Amino acid sequence: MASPNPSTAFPTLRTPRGAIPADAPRWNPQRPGAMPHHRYRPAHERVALPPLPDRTWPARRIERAPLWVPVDLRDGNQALAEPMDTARKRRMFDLLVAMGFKEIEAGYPSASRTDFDFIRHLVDSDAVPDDVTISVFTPARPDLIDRTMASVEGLPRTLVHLYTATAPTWRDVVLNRSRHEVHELIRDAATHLLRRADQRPRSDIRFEFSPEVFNLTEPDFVLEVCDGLTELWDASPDRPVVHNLPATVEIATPNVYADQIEYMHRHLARRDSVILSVHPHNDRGTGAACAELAVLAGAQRVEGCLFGNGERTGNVDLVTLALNLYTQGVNPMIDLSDIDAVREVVEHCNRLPVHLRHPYGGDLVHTAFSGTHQDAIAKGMAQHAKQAAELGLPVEEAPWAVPYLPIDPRDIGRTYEAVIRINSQSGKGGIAHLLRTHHGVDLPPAMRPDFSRAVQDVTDSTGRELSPGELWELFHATYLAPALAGPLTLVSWSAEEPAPGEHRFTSTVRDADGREHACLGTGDGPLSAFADALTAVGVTAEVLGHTEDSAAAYVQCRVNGITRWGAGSAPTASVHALLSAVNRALRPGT
Ligand SMILES: CC(=O)SCCNC(=O)CCNC(=O)[C@H](O)C(C)(C)COP(=O)(O)OP(=O)(O)OC[C@H]1O[C@@H](n2cnc3c(N)ncnc32)[C@H](O)[C@@H]1OP(=O)(O)O
Ligand SMILES: CC(C)C(=O)C(=O)O
Repeated sequence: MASPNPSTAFPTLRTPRGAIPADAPRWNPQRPGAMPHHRYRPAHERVALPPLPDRTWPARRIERAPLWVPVDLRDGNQALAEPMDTARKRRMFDLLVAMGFKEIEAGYPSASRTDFDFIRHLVDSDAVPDDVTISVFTPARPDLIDRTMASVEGLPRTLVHLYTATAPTWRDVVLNRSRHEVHELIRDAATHLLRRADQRPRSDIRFEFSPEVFNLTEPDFVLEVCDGLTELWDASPDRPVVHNLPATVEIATPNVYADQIEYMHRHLARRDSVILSVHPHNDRGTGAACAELAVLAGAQRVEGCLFGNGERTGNVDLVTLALNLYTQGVNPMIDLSDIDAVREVVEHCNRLPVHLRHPYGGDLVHTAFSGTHQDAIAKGMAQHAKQAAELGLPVEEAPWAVPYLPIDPRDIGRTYEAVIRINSQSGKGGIAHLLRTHHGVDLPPAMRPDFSRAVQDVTDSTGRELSPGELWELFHATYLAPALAGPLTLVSWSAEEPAPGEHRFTSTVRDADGREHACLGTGDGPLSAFADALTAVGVTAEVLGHTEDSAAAYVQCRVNGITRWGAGSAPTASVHALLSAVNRALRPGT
């Protein structure tokens, strides 16, 4: 078949058609595209990267949770088309407290009356628990600092978060100040803030500073500014300053950010008086990786938002980070045992949906549609239950090692309902799992391929998913209903065992023409006796297999040379299962 002409099929795409690079290996026929990639410069040309040949972060492990600081009420809020009103903010705040966060950036009080009023609301309604510190965000402008300080009047503990852009492009374009002038601006504002704090001797006021777009700022300038503030604010181990080094806009691979953080970790002055904090965004989709590598590199505190709301592609997602730690066996120090309840509040407050495939919290993230995954999960779950029993542990306490499920959905308040879903990509393992878990029907392994074919016929022809209810209907129609649907109908029957191991089956069978036949058979079991009885209506039936569970009986039978499965449910399970197999074999086209 001739290959389609891509430029006609997708006229707006500039399908790559430059010459294959001379040094490309034969297995890689990719061609250069026409998009103007030359307009962009790599990170190492945009910022002086710190020299760190002896970096230590790659060999480290994260063994405890950093201090998590949710910034949903500030950075998250400022990115919403419709910022949260007081009621929504309060709902978010209460959620954050209930989850166990101990430091919460509650707003940007100088930004708007709503923001200011919300901080006042927290103070006036005594909503801040004793062990929670409120952080408020302010630019380095005296008027705005004053407004910020007015908002927290009466709060016993506050972290005032001062920020200014320090990166060259921001200095030149936004602030229109030299490096020296920016430093002066920051020093002046920090001094102003210190004075205002000193006027509140009864409040515990600590300071945080963020050199905005840290990851694009010269490392020596960051050190100059941060060390200056550590000194100015007279930080001590008892009253540490927070230096928060944001990847305001991601610009490089996460290892570059890790190097930048480790460099600061090693070079910041009075390190024991500094809490090294990070604040990754997700422009390159690597916010979580940046945060994790930064913690390996020495960061002690991470700012982010629940489910990754925030400017542009979002702030780093604290849910993902916490559960990533959890699945390494590290206590995340915040509660995500009902992830859907958390998500519901976040979606309500942000008026933004969490994506179906969002790590841990999306609707589809514990679901397998594909056959081999389902097979592995079903086997893994069975093995998990077995192992728990062997260890004498409840299943929810036994070590978790189920293929394709990095976390036990139950640990975060999910059920197993959605783990396996059936469509045309599904296989016998998953189908059997659903019948077992939803309907107590434990299909014998030899029968599974047969039902899987029936399922595939439906899913292929409809292109649709089959719900557990529809799967049951199909099972019923395929294996249970034929016992009652002819061509043969069992009008009456009885089975007896006149001598041990000798069975007799006495029945009246109606054929497709409505004629009734007295059918009598003998055998070494009731089923073989029934099969024998069917010779009276011209049927040669041989039982090849027979199993039962509490829900049904399953019989495989060769009928006039055709092999079929049937199933029957109590109280006449086996007899109906055999009759079902016989009727299926006798039906034209089945
Ligand atoms: C990376 C971040 O997330 S930073 C936080 C961003 N968040 C927000 O902007 C949300 C809230 N902000 C606001 O509502 C408004 O910006 C306000 C109320 C704070 C200030 O509003 P306005 O006074 O109208 O000024 P505007 O927002 O246009 O501010 C820009 C001015 O502040 C200066 N500026 C910007 N950031 C800072 C800073 N961190 N420190 C000092 N000055 C700053 C700019 O250079 C500019 O100065 P210019 O007017 O001399 O050119
Ligand atoms: C911490 C502040 C300045 C911030 O929101 C950012 O840089 O993204």
